[in-house]
Amino acid sequence: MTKLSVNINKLATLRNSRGGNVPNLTQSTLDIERFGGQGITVHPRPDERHIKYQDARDLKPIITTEFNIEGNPIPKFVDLVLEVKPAQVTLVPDAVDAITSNAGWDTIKNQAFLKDVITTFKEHNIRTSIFVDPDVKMVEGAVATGTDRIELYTEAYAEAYAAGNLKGIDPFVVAATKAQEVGLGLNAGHDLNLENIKFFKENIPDLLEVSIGHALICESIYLGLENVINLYLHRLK
Ligand SMILES: CC(=O)[C@@H](O)[C@H](O)COP(=O)(O)O
Ligand SMILES: NCC(=O)COP(=O)(O)O
Repeated sequence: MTKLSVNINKLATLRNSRGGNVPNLTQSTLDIERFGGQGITVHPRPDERHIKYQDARDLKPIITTEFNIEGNPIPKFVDLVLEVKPAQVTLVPDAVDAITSNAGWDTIKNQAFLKDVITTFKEHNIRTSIFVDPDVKMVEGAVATGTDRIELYTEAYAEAYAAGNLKGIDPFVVAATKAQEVGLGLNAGHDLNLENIKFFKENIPDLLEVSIGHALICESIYLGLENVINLYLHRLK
């Protein structure tokens, strides 16, 4: 089974654009879960322009599905995760000025650093995942960090699929097969949408979870949040 974790960063961005509390993230989170969402993902960035650190604190007590916090493990982020204790933390090597995530970890160059933070999170019973490009060497490097899972960075797949190039899935199949071989759990995310998710799911073995935000919220403007969540769940069966 592939779980759908809904990334609510975009709802926070909309709320922040006016100040105030509309849309109300607590209510949206409860609704997403009621509509069938199997997890909630937030990705606080150092400038908090999308989701805020305090949102993660506020949401923890009301989330009854799986809470996933993503981000670059700078000290402030590590402290937040240890305080909130989500089910899963996903480490993403974000540059401070990046509009959105735009690369996976170099798990070889950053091995010692990743191993260190992963050990800390695991000591607190928080499942770990690291965001990586679909590159066998990066998957192999991830094993040595002790992480439970990897999250494949799917932007390249999404771009290729949109251009009609179905071969764009190939590196993801190779990386997923390697993850399976070395015993890493597999998540995926970034720019997945209602168009490209089915082909991805059909071709990637043992896909445990996808986190989807930008497209899901955009699609909901036209189709409604409940309907969109159900369309994803159907495609992920
Ligand atoms: C890690 C990742 O793939 C991102 O897509 C991210 O979680 C989205 O965050 P923003 O909505 O802040 O761009
Ligand atoms: N980890 C990816 C994620 O949470 C959502 O990415 P996107 O769908 O907003 O591109």
